[in-house]
Parts: sequence; structure tokens; C-alpha cells
Amino acid sequence: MTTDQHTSYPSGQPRRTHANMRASQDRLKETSMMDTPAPDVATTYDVAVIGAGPAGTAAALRAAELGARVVVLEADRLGGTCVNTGCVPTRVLAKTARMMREVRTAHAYGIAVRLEDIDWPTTVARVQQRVDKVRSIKREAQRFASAGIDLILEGKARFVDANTLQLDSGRRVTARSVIICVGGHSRRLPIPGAELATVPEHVLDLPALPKSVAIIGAGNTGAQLATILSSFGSAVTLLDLAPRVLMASDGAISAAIARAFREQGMVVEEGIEGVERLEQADDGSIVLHWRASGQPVEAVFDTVIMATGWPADVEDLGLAQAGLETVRSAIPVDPQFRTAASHIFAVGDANGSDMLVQAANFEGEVAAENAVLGTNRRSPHQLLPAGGFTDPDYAGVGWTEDRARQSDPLCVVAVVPFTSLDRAVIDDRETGFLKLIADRRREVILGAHAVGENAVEVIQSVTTAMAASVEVSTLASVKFAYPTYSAIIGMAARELLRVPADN
Ligand SMILES: Cc1cc2nc3c(=O)[nH]c(=O)nc-3n(C[C@H](O)[C@H](O)[C@H](O)COP(=O)(O)OP(=O)(O)OC[C@H]3O[C@@H](n4cnc5c(N)ncnc54)[C@H](O)[C@@H]3O)c2cc1C
Ligand SMILES: NC(=O)c1ccc[n+]([C@@H]2O[C@H](COP(=O)([O-])OP(=O)(O)OC[C@H]3O[C@@H](n4cnc5c(N)ncnc54)[C@H](O)[C@@H]3O)[C@@H](O)[C@H]2O)c1
Repeated sequence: MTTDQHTSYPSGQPRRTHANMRASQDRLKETSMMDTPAPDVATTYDVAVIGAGPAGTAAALRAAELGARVVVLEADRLGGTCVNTGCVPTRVLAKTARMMREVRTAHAYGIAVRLEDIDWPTTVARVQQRVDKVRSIKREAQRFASAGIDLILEGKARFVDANTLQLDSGRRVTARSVIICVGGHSRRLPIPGAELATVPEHVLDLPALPKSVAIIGAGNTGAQLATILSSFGSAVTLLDLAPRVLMASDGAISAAIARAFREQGMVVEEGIEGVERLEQADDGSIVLHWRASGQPVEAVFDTVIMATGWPADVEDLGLAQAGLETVRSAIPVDPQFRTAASHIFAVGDANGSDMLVQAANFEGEVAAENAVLGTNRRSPHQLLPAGGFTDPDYAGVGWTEDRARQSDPLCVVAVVPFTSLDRAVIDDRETGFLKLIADRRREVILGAHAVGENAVEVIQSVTTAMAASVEVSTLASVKFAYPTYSAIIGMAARELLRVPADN
């Protein structure tokens, strides 16, 4: 293996982006921070963890806590997608977008502000500064060192056989168990001109804000980018093959978010039949061709972003040498996160199931316990709250209404709009709702879905109630401070008690 395989890009040439130049500097800092001696080449570890994102960090720390001899192999920056290119930078951009919106409405409160254009380089610098701050509190290298974990930052790890990994540097590591935590990357559609598109990880590398942008893919990533760029003043067109935006969410969330996006002036094209090609126009703009309602459509944009999925980072992992295969761009696992080889586990985005930080953390810990103790723990993922920072926000936990009705046609559903919530009216944030779904006896909350200000925090509180198996009648009698967004939980619980049994 040669070191120039270390960072691979579609062209085969390393791209000197803002992000990867910083990554090299960060790797140097992280290496020099380590005061543990270079691990002995001949060491056989109990557990080798590939990747130090949320899944790998959780897996390594838990395995070491259980007394295992652990090594972590990381090819890039500690912290993985979430802190470096995913949740954290997106959240800073979402805050910036909100500030733009607040400034636009400040005059209604008697505040005289003049709206200047966004200064993109300053915004990018601010994002990087906040990312660095979050990285500094995570301190993975120090936590690994204190837990006695060896950390090797010598490029990508690849399987040579089912117990041996080779790094870009040539070093080989052997382990009794391997936990694959390699995460994923944006999927570029295999269509002509795809290289003209930007992928979400490289949005901060755009030289300037686009005047017009097409975002292909209206999942969590695409929807959040749509809000951000629209708030920054770009004319946004959002396209998806799926019949509705945020297809994995409750249908009421999709409908409310699509309506809000259209009211904000975005073009939302759901249920298109396919994107066909991208072409560069003479003036540097991009002509995007797609099909909808049986017709070819074309439109011109400054920028096209492909947010069309998140395959696992497995191309260069040598899975075949370990006897493993991928299915739909992910590593299949059993409920205990074991792959087809029982000593190799795959967790986090690498197994393609629940691609969220909260899932990655939990799966990493469970896999470590199964690897070290030989247990058969599973993940109770039905309580996995998640949401996105669009305008308005959305979030959900548990079953969607469609899913609940399949299992229990007599389940009860209550929806309370934000227009009846004092705090939302006070704040002029009246768009949204909370939907609660309970079993027919109103003993178990099956799901909760919200759109609106603080939707993610509201759903988190319902999740706590669900985790504690709180009955609807108990939730209905909880006192909520006034005036809060959480108060809508009590309102929805009381509404659930009033809903007729055959609603
Ligand atoms: C734009 C965006 C926004 C997001 N926002 C949220 C959010 O708000 N909330 C949320 O819960 N989730 C969010 N996510 C999802 C979240 O980032 C992922 O679910 C999470 O990071 C997965 O963790 P992981 O450890 O499995 O993988 P990653 O975080 O991707 O970490 C994988 C690590 O493995 C390393 N690696 C890969 N291959 C190798 C190899 N061969 N050898 C050595 N190392 C290797 C990588 O360098 C990386 O550091 C977002 C994702 C994106 C893209
Ligand atoms: N706030 C959050 O929690 C958050 C934010 C971002 C991402 N994530 C997670 O990361 C993972 C990846 O998210 P994502 O949004 O990047 O991918 P995704 O797979 O969730 O969504 C991709 C979207 O692209 C669409 N698509 C695919 N091919 C297309 C085509 N040819 N033309 C038009 N549309 C097409 C799909 O129908 C889908 O709606 C998800 O599991 C997501 O939950 C979470």
C-alpha cells in the first residue's frame, strides 16, 4: 500500500480544500499530543477499532473500561463526520441562518437594523472556529491515552485477513475482535456531469454563496441545507425521487415542512422520475436535466448539491479478505452488531441502519460489550429521537402514525397546533404542531412527531416520558412551566384522553 492512497478523491488527486488542509494540521497536532509510546508492531490486541467518530470512540472507551487491550485506527481527524463536517458545522450554519431571519423581522419589534449581505468567508471562519471549540472539549486523544488505548493515525486501515489490518504506513495490527466504525460519505449520483455537483461535506468550500442552487435529495441533509441557503438569500430548488420530502418522517412532518418551504419561496419538486445529467454552460453555470410527470425538465443553477444518500466507507477496506460483503452500500449485521464473521462487528453509519450520533454511541458500546464479554446485547432503537434544524424545526421519536396504525388500527392520535400554544404565539412562531400517538388503552405512547420552534427539545422530553413508560394520564397531569414550548406535551396528552376510541 502506498501513502498516496491515503486520501482518495474521485479524480484520484488529493483535493486541497480548506477542510482537508485543516485536517492535516489537526492530525499533526493530535499525533504530537499523544504521550503514549508508538505501539509495538507485534502486539496482538483484544479489540481493534477502525474509525474514531462517535461509534469508534464509544466502542474503544467501553472495551477498555471492560479491561480489553484496545487500539484505535483513524485515517483522518478524530471525531468523525459529526463534529468535523456533519452535525456541528450544519448546526452553526443553522444558527447563522436563523440570525438572518431574525434580522429580517427585527423591524417588527421596533429594532432598526440594516440587513447587509452575508459575508461568506466570515461565516465559514465562524463555523470552523466553533468546530474547533467543540473538538477541544471532546479531547478524544487524551481520553484514549488515559484509558490506556493505543491510537494510531497512520492512514486508512484495510483487512489483510480476518484478524489483521494494514495501515497506509505499512504497519500491521492484529486483533482478536475488530469493530468497524468507518462511517460513510455522500453519494454522488452515477450520471453524466455528476462531478460538477458539490456534496454536503464540501459546501463550506464553495467560493461564494450561490444566487441559485438545486439541492438533489430532500432527506435530513438536503432539507437542512435548503433552509440554510434559502435564509442566506439563495434561490433554492429542492428535488427528490420520493413522493414527499423527509420520507422517513411522519407524513404530517413532510407535509408541514414542504408547505413552509414553498411559502418561503423555495421550489419543492417531490416525486420526480430521475435526474439525468448536469452540463456546464459557457458562463460557468450548471444546466440540470431531470424528468418529472413523464416530461424532460431543465433549469440553470449556479450550484448543484447532491444530498442523495450516505453509503458506508467500505470501498478500500479489504472486506473480502475478511470474508465480508456489503449489501446496499453498508455492512450487514445481526441484532448484536456481528457481521458474517462473528468476531467482527460493524456499528454506526457503517451498518447503514440508524445513521445518527445517538445510535452510533449506543451501538459502539453494545458491540464493545459483545466483543469483550461475549454477550449478546441488542440495541433498543425504537426510542431514537431525531430531528432537523430547518425553518421550522422538525423531530420525531417512535412509530409514525402509518406504522402505528398497521400494528394497532385502534391506536389514538392527537394533534395540537402551535397556534393554540401561548409561548408560540408570544414568540410569533405559530407554525407547527405536536402529534402524540398512543395505544388504544392510552397506556403506552407509541410515537411523537413535531414541527415548530424547539421541536427537537419537545420530542426529547416526550422520549424521556416514553423511556420511563409514563402513561398518558400521568403525562396529562404533569405541570409545565409557563410559558414554555414543552407545555404542548401536556396539552397533547390531555387531548389524547379526550379523543374518541374510534378516531
Ligand atoms: C451534514 C450532516 C449533518 C448531520 N447532522 C446530524 C445531527 O444533527 N444529529 C445526528 O444525530 N446525526 C447527524 N448526522 C449523522 C452523524 O454525523 C453520523 O450518524 C455519525 O457521525 C456517525 O458516526 P460514525 O462513528 O458511525 O461515523 P463517522 O462519524 O463518519 O466516523 C467514521 C470515522 O472513520 C474514519 N475512517 C473511515 N474509513 C477508515 C479506515 N479505512 N481506516 C481508518 N479510519 C477510517 C473516518 O475518518 C471517520 O473519522 C449528520 C450527518 C451529516 C452528513
Ligand atoms: N439532523 C440529523 O439528525 C441528520 C442530518 C443529516 C443527516 N442525518 C443522517 O445521515 C444519513 C444521511 O442523510 P442524507 O439526507 O444525506 O441521506 P438520505 O439517504 O436520508 O436521503 C437522501 C435523499 O435523496 C433522495 N434521492 C436519492 N437518489 C435520488 C435521485 N437520483 N434523485 C433525487 N433524489 C434522490 C432519496 O429519495 C432521499 O430522500 C441519514 O440516515 C440521516 O438521518 C441526520
